[in-house]
Amino acid sequence: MKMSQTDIPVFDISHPAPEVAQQVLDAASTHGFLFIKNDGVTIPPKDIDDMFQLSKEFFASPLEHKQEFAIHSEKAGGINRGWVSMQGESLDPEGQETGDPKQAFNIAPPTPSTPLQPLPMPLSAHTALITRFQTSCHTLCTSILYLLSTALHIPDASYFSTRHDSTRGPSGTIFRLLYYPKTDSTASIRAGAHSDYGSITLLFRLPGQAGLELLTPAGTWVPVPVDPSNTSDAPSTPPILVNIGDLLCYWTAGLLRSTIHRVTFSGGEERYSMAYFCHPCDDVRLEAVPSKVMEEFGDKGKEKLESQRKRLGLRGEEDGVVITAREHLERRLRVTYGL
Ligand SMILES: O=C(O)CCC(=O)C(=O)O
Ligand SMILES: [Fe+2]
Repeated sequence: MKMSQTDIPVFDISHPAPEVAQQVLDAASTHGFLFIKNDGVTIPPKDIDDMFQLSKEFFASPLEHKQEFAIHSEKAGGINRGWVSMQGESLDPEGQETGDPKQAFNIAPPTPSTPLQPLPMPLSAHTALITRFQTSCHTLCTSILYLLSTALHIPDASYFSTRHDSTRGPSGTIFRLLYYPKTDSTASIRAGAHSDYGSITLLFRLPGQAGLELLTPAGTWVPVPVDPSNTSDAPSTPPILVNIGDLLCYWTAGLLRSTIHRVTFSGGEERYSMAYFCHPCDDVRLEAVPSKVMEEFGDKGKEKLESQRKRLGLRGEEDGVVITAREHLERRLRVTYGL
């Protein structure tokens, strides 16, 4: 039985007021998911369309061609970059016997010291579009991080955004193209239940290609609509879905919620999506966030973090030891890929 759709709020952050920042924080700490109205400028709808088109062309290329850029390989430019084959990744190793029936391609952002990773055709012919898209996504993430800092009453409202400033050095940030081919298999789980690794994720989906579900605190799966406005004059550009990842949940001592989600649909047409996983710079120390709100929250998130750690198969940290963003990511990648 399908549950009713979630009540994920949609925010217009083009003229951010303190109330908006507070509402964004509330959504991030209750649902862990929120929508941001696409203002048509920050991430131009044409770039979204063009990126989807490019992604389709890439995934339609021959397997051997994609295989050359296999994830983590030297040719792909290093760890967590490149092509993930069908069943090549299991987001829910405990709950699934085989890997996810999907393909992906991970692209790291270029930094001043590291050029864009080597890309296969046709991606390599469109590096300007890809880097522009990554930059636009990062700009939106920066605005959201700014709102969260504001609502947390961190004296420096750019506390989170400066720590995600990609010009300061490498990070775990990854732009991921996803392709769920049509399969004859009866299995309906296309991306296993998981929470994202980083700070915040932007997710782009195509109208008519539902399938994303989130797990509510009551333990039920509910669909996340591609476009939450049910009106017939729905905007042609759906709002952008944002969700909180494990790193930001950990960094905020469980105040911000990283919600478990999955992709499920049986048979049907192929499906495409794109995700921008925003991470802090590698050397950022995930130390106590200097915020009155955090102080008041205290250790109320302790249980949530403990169960998250168990679910992820992570060993407990020693109390009081501050880890870096890179160490946080490496723990997750070790569990996912056995690196
Ligand atoms: O394809 C989707 O809609 C979601 C994918 C996802 O959750 C992920 O890659 O982390
Ligand atoms: Fe995800």
